[in-house]
Amino acid sequence: MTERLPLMAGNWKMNLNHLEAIQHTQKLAFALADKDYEAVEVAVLTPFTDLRSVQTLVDGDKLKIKYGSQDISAHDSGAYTGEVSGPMLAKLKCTYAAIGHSERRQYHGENEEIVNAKVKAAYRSGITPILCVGEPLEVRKAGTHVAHTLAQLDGALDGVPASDAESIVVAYEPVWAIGTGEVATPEDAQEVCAAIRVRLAELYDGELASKVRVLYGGSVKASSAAGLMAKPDVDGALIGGASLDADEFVRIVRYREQAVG
Ligand SMILES: O=C[C@H](O)COP(=O)(O)O
Repeated sequence: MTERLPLMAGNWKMNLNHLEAIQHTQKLAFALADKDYEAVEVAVLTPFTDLRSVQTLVDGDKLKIKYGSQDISAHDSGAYTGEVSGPMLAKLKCTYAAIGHSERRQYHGENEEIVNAKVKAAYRSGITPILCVGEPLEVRKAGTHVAHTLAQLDGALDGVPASDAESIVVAYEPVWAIGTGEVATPEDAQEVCAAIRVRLAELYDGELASKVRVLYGGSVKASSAAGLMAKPDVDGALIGGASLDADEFVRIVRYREQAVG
């Protein structure tokens, strides 16, 4: 079986201005040690306005924290007012871009075509997508959450070659768990994360599927991280609110030290 390095990615959402971002990143850097980065990849997904500050800090102090954006334009340049392109993010040495977060789908009308175009745009610029998928509450209640999530995955990967898809990160984020305090059970997370891996094997092949990291996101805290990470197909977490508390985020990175609750 392929060893997958767990990824703990903090999605700051629309929080922390560039000065606060510097303080927060310095706090993380101070708290995290080499052994943490050997066990877990640590990333922060910041507002666009923070990226240059975070890059300067990471470059200057040779930090091992990875960083990226929360969105990316489907276009590489041109008359697209307000958008930020893959080449611009690549110039800032972003490793990741979150794509298709449910808040983008809900508030900005992002559909499968747009998400698919953004995934392709990220790869054109050498940026790894953190592709967010997951069902709203009514779909969960109807019991069609797996099919719903896999349809999102299919749409996002349409026409994406294996040579790109092998590096993708998929984040399963049930909408009903985001920002609600209602974390999915480890069993619920495992069910969908495993189904995502099976679908990746169908779309590509088993070797590719065994390499891809599938994260869980939705109200993750230090108290729930170890239980989620104990599941075989959960390879990390996409952490919103708890990533704004540096101490809590570090405890999540060190989930192995927490009780499985
Ligand atoms: O991207 C992160 C998710 O939306 C989860 O956010 P949350 O941890 O605040 O529930």
